[in-house]
Amino acid sequence: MLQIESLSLSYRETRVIDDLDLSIKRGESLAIVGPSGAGKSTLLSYIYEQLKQDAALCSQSQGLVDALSVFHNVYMGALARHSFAYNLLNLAWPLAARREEVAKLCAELYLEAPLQKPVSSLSGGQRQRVALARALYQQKPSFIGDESFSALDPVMAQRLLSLVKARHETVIMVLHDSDLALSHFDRIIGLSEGKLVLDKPTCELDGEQLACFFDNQMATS
Ligand SMILES: Nc1ncnc2c1ncn2[C@@H]1O[C@H](COP(=O)(O)OP(=O)(O)OP(=O)(O)O)[C@@H](O)[C@H]1O
Repeated sequence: MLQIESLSLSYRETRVIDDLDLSIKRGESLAIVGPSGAGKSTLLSYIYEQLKQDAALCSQSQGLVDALSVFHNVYMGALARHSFAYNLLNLAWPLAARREEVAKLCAELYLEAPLQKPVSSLSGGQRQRVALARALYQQKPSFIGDESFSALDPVMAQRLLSLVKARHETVIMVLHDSDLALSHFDRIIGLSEGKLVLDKPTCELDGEQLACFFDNQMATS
């Protein structure tokens, strides 16, 4: 699905990803872990650029439009699936079928906020679920997420990750939660200072190894 060879990425003169090789297979669930500043988001953005035809991105910055409602923000996930005129109509006077679709999706994400509520008035966890709903509403085969559950409690994060996995063939996510990585992903890769220092099937890893990794003590695997 994606073959990356000798990838180096820089911001101005600062190298952030350094000579990285990585292959990702269709159908995989891949967690990207590592300390803050290791280059995880930079690598994830690169991966999304390569796969964006078939992938929905749920980024750390979310990109929600604060002044618009929950419905409008979620509906934006479907813009590419419909004509300009149809989208314009739906954004001005949402059709009952689309409202029901968005309401059903929000309910599946345990998002209780009224659809007409502006996202500016939502909590951090609710905003994160609106961003997640918008990504799911794209209905793409692959999901690419950057700490998509960071504002949610562990039980909610587990539930929503299960839902994301049930709806996508391939899932690639940056995670800061080792339990989530171990319980829901086939493979875990770890970055440290822009280098790939871990790449193993989850079944070959345990919590202690990953805890060391998150504590930034792990040597090259
Ligand atoms: N737009 C940018 N311009 C300049 N430097 C950047 C930019 N974005 C990120 N960086 C730098 O690149 C490095 C890697 O950042 P990146 O966000 O990829 O790391 P990360 O592992 O995702 O970190 P975190 O877990 O804190 O989100 C950091 O040193 C960061 O300061």
